[in-house]
Amino acid sequence: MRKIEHIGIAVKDLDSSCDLYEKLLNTTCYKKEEVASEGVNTAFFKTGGNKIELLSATNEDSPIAKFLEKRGEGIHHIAFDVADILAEMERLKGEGFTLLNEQPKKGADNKLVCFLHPKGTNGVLIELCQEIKTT
Ligand SMILES: CC[C@@H](C(=O)O)C(=O)SCCNC(=O)CCNC(=O)[C@H](O)C(C)(C)COP(=O)(O)OP(=O)(O)OC[C@H]1O[C@@H](n2cnc3c(N)ncnc32)[C@H](O)[C@@H]1OP(=O)(O)O
Ligand SMILES: [Co+2]
Repeated sequence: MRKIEHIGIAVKDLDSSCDLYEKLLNTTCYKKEEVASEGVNTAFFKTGGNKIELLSATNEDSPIAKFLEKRGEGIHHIAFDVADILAEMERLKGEGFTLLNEQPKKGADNKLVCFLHPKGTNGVLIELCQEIKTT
């Protein structure tokens, strides 16, 4: 785990939340991307070397729709940057953590991702992110 890659925040309405975060951070959203496989629309901000990911649901089965229904808007996950996601998944499995996907999957912003179940990490959903290198 090298550093926090981003903090994911679940929101009901992406456009109005984007406006709000633009004012809050005094910067513009640098990317919006739909990740259909996760049922989410995302918007990204960079501030002081940190990255914020806003997430809204695109369908009622989306993890974000369920989270909003149960817990309301707020911090949904913390993502860590890793150099080798397969090695890190293997290490964490060996340590007894519950991986939510057995293979890395394509995330937003050019990343391969894997999630750890929040029940095994003090109630916080953890995401591992490895940048996809393009040569
Ligand atoms: C855009 C792609 C990617 C990126 O590139 O950055 C993303 O960030 S995608 C983000 C959205 N995708 C995911 O969250 C995938 C991983 N999540 C899951 O697989 C599921 O959401 C879950 C964590 C396994 C929960 O699913 P499920 O069991 O079906 O939902 P429940 O609503 O029944 O919740 C069970 C239990 O877990 C608690 N919970 C749910 N989500 C979270 C959370 N984000 N943080 C902490 N706790 C969470 C939920 O409250 C329930 O608890 P109890 O009520 O106490 O049982
Ligand atoms: Co994320």
